[in-house]
Amino acid sequence: MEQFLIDNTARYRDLVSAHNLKARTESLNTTLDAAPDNDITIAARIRPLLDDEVESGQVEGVLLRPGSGGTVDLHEMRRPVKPTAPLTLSSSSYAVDRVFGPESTSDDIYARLVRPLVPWAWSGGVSTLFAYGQTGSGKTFTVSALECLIAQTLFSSELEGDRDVFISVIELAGKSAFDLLSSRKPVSILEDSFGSTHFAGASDVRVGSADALLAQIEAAAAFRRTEPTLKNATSSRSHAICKIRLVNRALPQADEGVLYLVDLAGSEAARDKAAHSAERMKEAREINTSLSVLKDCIRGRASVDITAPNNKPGYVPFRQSPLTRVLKHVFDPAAERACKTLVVACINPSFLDVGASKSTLRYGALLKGTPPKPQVVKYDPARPSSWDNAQLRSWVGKSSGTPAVDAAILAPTETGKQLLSLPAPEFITRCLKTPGVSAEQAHAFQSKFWGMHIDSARAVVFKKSSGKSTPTPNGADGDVGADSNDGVKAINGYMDKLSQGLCSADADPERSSQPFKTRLRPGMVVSWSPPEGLRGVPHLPGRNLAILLAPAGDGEYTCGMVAPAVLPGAFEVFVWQQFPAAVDRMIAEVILEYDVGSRYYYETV
Ligand SMILES: Nc1ncnc2c1ncn2[C@@H]1O[C@H](COP(=O)(O)OP(=O)(O)OP(=O)(O)O)[C@@H](O)[C@H]1O
Repeated sequence: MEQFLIDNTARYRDLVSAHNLKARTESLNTTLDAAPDNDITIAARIRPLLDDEVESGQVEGVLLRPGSGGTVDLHEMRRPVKPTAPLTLSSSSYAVDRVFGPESTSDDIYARLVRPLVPWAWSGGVSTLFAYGQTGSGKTFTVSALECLIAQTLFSSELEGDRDVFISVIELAGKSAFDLLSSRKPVSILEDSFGSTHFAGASDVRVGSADALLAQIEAAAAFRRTEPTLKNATSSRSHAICKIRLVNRALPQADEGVLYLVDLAGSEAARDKAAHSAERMKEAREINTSLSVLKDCIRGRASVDITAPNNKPGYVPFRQSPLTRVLKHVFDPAAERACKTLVVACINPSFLDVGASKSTLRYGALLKGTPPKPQVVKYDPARPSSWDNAQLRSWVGKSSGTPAVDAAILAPTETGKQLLSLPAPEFITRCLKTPGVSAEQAHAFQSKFWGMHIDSARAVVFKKSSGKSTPTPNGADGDVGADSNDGVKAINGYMDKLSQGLCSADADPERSSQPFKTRLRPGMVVSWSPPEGLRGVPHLPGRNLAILLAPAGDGEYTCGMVAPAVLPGAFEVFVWQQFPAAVDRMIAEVILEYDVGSRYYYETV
């Protein structure tokens, strides 16, 4: 077919010119210029034909419709069944928010669409830029250029105030994640009790200038896995995710801003994979699997019925791949943090690749649907994560027992959500600073606070799923008691069905017959025997659990703490409380399963 197209280039060009003439005279299906305050903006970038493509006789088959700004026309030549029949053109078009043609520069894209993402993250929002498309379509070219421009803006005088800037860069390949700022050390993708995703065990490097930020990005690029494909001699065979955190030191209660810059691995058409080795085929399969979960999430998000009563949630399967777990905030209809996202669909213009370009644009157009608005977090006296500092302090004063815990010591600046994120020992230590408060009172108060959080999280899930009224959670000032009413039983039944979430078991069940020490991996939970009295190493009465985060050399793993939670049989994972654990001291694997309702982990067999 390729040779047939190249042999008929002149005819193809004539047919495309005739189509363009017709399109120009018809009323154009123009699209609105992307408004800077769109939550999701979909752009397409059509790169120029490369020299070798021109030399091999390829011509452009994917074109920005003249005068439209946001419509792309794609033309495929049909080979007639009867040899004497004339050649015909099959044309299709897709509309996105804005299309950048081959003559546009990365500066144009930055000025029009990327610039608003930076102040958004600077002021505490979540901004995401991701580029997707076929291998060799210009994703790395585009993301790298935009990263340079973003770095310059972050350290320019354009943005008011000071922020501490931290960067992590990870690579996702199959089900594994690697730290590109630390020689590809394995890392884990974990979700905290608020549903936010963390790169556990990844370097988080503070940078003080645009040059330092770019030096980290360049260092990370050197560790990224590349292989030649038919379309690109240095194709990225993994997804690269650069996370820039912006911390406002002057306003500690403010959410930190986050910028995600994502360069996805390119998809390959079946015919381009024909000569691959078994290993390359496996890698291509893994890339295609994660991209297809991404597509399912895009579809799921597009199907969320925001007009339905009770805001019926759509099914967005973001737990099915590490990539979509990281990008969860982009698709999650229940997201509470406002996010701005720019998706750049990268397009190879060659008439030989129209099929792949069509598929890229189809998914871009799908994402363009009206996005569900983030849920506005309104004050709810039964929901601690909705409280500001004044509301939290007032509750602490009324509900912490006698003597009342000094709220100014417990939560000098924190919001309810921030206090919930505080490790339990720190919470207790702060309570004990109030004269007369006993350890028992401090523990009971911490349990009460967490109990309210869990009750409110269950109630929110129940309300969203059933559309029924919420069973009364434990009152703001009431005792935290056992769940006993029918409504709560109904929630529990519902939660059982829903608990298809995360599990620490190895994805490959065959491996479970091997001794556990031969298959240690990040994300595995183990029971272990901590050495007595070593600083920084937790030692709980009874059984001690740890989650493996990354190998630390010398027969040790960097681990995160796993501690019993306030509910019986439940565990919490504190990935930020890290310590080294010797493999020799590990006793057995423990399989924990995540429960979406309580947001705790439970042991399973
Ligand atoms: N807008 C552009 N202008 C000029 N050259 C470009 C442009 N976009 C991409 N290229 C060139 O095209 C080639 C492929 O680009 P790039 O490596 O960015 O593709 P990719 O989509 O990241 O591929 P893969 O998925 O295989 O990693 C490179 O040689 C790059 O320099």
